[in-house]
Amino acid sequence: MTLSATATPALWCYGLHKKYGARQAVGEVSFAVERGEVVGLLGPNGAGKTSVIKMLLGLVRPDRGESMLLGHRSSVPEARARVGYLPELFRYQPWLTAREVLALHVRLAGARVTDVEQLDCLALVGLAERAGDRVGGFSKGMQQRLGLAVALVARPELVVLDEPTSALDPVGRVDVRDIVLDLRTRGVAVLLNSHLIGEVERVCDRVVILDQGRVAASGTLDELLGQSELRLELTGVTDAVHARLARVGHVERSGDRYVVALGTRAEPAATPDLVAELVADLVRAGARVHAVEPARITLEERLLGILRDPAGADS
Ligand SMILES: Nc1ncnc2c1ncn2[C@@H]1O[C@H](COP(=O)(O)OP(=O)(O)OP(=O)(O)O)[C@@H](O)[C@H]1O
Repeated sequence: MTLSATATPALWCYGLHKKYGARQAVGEVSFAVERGEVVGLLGPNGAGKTSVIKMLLGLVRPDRGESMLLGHRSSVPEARARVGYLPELFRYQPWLTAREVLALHVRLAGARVTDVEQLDCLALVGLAERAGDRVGGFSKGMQQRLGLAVALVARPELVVLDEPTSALDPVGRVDVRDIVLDLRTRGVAVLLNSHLIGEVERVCDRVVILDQGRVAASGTLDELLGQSELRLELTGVTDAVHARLARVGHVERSGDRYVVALGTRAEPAATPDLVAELVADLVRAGARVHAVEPARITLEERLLGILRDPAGADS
């Protein structure tokens, strides 16, 4: 089945299920990646991320559910030719040079990519100097860089990266971040599975969190991290001061330091007014305000909160 290319998401799946023997690896997973969007797939080990990716790409047959790539069913070769994929476990032909590996993948994708463009792609992943060397002599990180070049070389409309920085040094991770941001600028959709949550937080528009084969939460970073808090340092805290803090949200105290949760849907724009009014009221109620710092939880804190208390996932 083929739908109009631009009307369809880059990637779409509905109700994916997969069992391996008696083990339910994936149950009821549905989500989409829109054109030009960067979506992070997060979750603990064994959550089903790689299984979902393989079903999306037509590499593993789901027991139930449907998925579409660029307006085609995932099993259709034309769809996969427009998708770049860096697998979690990568191994390239050790007897070929980096250039030959790229040329092979360009042929497999049926794309027209000049030699110069292929070399540019190797330069983009930091392998310009090693283009003529055999892959058998590459370090693991260099092989992962080559895998990234393979995923990018045939000008894909969708790029699926399964743990793209697992073997990379810190400079390599920054390179991948820049490459993903550049893909977004060029309107290429990206699905990024990574355990490096800071990396996901920096580059992703939206996040899908899997836990035990199900979508535990999903949403934009603003939706997921809307839970802001105020960190205050106070002395002279009377019952009236405490009551005023508690009117804002749940209060936690450690010595003179107070943390007040602002709620899961706190509007960031409303925070300055809220802070000014609160500080005025606290001072009127007799407190001395030594410090006030509005803060937002990190994606890592939110992820851990969702995984420890699935009932708290409200997105
Ligand atoms: N080929 C397979 N045969 C049997 N079980 C499998 C197979 N592939 C995955 N599984 C099981 O499916 C579940 C999900 O595995 P999957 O690799 O999808 O998780 P993941 O979220 O990608 O994990 P990680 O973060 O550790 O890479 C696990 O319990 C795993 O043991």
